[in-house]
Amino acid sequence: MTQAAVRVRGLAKRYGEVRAVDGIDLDVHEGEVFAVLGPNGAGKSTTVEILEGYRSRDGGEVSVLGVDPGHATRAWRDRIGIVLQTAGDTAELTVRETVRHFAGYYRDPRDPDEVIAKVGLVDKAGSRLRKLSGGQRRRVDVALGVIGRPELLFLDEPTTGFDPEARRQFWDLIRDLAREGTTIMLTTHYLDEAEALAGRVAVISAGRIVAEGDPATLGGRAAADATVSWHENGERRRVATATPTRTVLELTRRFDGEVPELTVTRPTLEDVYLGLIARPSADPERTTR
Ligand SMILES: Nc1ncnc2c1ncn2[C@@H]1O[C@H](COP(=O)(O)OP(=O)(O)OP(=O)(O)O)[C@@H](O)[C@H]1O
Repeated sequence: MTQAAVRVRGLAKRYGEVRAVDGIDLDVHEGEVFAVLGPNGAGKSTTVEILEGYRSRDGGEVSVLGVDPGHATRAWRDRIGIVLQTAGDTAELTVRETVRHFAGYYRDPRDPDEVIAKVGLVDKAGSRLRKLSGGQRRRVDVALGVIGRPELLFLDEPTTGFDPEARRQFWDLIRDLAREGTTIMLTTHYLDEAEALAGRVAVISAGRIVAEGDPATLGGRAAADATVSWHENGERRRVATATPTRTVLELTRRFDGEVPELTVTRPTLEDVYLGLIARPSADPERTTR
């Protein structure tokens, strides 16, 4: 993990008075799964669309697979896969026809039937897109994103609308792609998804990165106090402690065995995330004067 697939320095984008992206630096290494988290309107899509070459920027340096996306070429586009939030308008084509059709755009596509199997749509390969459920349509989007054998795959909120089983299957698919060496950058609102898939995450709030790192340790999470909780005298008792093992040992001794309804928890990624993005909703610094 030495080479940067994506390198961003001082990225800025304004829409009129709104600073949608306000000086972002980030590196995504080759072969890693990198998640971008942030509340609605934080600037995630704007950032990712600039990296994809679909939006211009006002400032900063951007390199994606060694190329400035502001000067995208066809050859560069072939190396990138994009899974957008909504599918294209091929509603009357079947899943197989759609995937085959898109395969035709690339020099060295994956086998369409293999891709259909990978996204779990073998049973629906002959169905027209308009007859698919929302989650099944999303899987078609993913199939189209990976059909060109991309080196770098952008996924924008990939599992919105998936049922829990479909999400797990999708996660397996992403892990497979990562194992094969695909670099993956995804935006998501699901903290468990970021934790399950990403080696590193960046939290964007109001156009800036407010934290970045391993989801297990983000925001000092791993070093934070644990909460030991148990049931005693008809009520739930809780203790925040840096030494939960000692607390549990003391409780075990006191109860002379099993401690009723014992739990030991640390702050979840969601707890840390909500703390990071908590700031006044009207941020006067964000708009230009
Ligand atoms: N085309 C546009 N014209 C004007 N303002 C825009 C445009 N696109 C985005 N914005 C504004 O820029 C800010 C960032 O939007 P962006 O879509 O990047 O956020 P996001 O983090 O992707 O949000 P979400 O989670 O809701 O998808 C918001 O305040 C939004 O209203």
